[in-house]
Amino acid sequence: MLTLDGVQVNFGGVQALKNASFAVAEGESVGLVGPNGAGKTTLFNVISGVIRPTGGRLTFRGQSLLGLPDWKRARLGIGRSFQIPRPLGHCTVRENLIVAQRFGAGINDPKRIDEILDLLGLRDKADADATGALALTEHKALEVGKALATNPSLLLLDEVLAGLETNSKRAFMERLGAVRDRYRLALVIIEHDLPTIAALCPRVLVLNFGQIIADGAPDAVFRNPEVIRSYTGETTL
Ligand SMILES: Nc1ncnc2c1ncn2[C@@H]1O[C@H](COP(=O)(O)OP(=O)(O)OP(=O)(O)O)[C@@H](O)[C@H]1O
Repeated sequence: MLTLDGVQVNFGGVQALKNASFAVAEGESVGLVGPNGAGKTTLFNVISGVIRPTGGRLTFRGQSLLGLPDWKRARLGIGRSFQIPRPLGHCTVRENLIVAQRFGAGINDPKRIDEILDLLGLRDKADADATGALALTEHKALEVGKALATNPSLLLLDEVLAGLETNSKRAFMERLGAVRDRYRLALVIIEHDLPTIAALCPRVLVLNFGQIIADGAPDAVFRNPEVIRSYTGETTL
């Protein structure tokens, strides 16, 4: 579905991504982990069209993504959330979803918006102000909802569970699993909590200093000495 081949991103002297190559299959769930500054968000930015890579190739369902603006990528089926939720001000939760649907899918489908509100536990907040009246979990649910409203087949989630306490995190994770199954999504999720990743994703990619240093099943990846070293500086936990 999604293929990256030798993708590079340089910011001046900083190599944020070095020769990143991997593929994501239809319906696959992949956890993306790595220490702060490893290049995870940069990878999402390259895939979703926020920044241009300095080198390499990207394709989605066989079509090159290079040169395509973000909205065209959204129309192809690439949806994403942002690390810092930025709902439209002076708009309700429902209006935020409607705008995202128009932008990403080019349609107006109130039934799907209602379904997203239900799946994400936001039905009661549909008419609430999206900037003022929401709890942290609801802000995060709205961020996922905006990405879902674009009608994606590949969903990129950037730390949507960060900052939630354990019970909310578990409940949110279950909602994400239900959403993924309902829409048969491929999912790439950036997340620091390893048990969460392992519960949602049978495959994990690890980035360190812009390079993919491991790719495989969670158990094997989290025992990999290079991965442990990248997080702790030690070779054993
Ligand atoms: N717009 C930019 N201009 C210059 N340098 C940047 C820019 N965006 C990212 N970087 C640098 O690229 C590297 C990768 O950053 P990135 O945000 O992708 O890491 P990350 O793995 O998402 O980190 P975190 O877990 O802290 O969000 C870092 O060294 C960062 O400082």
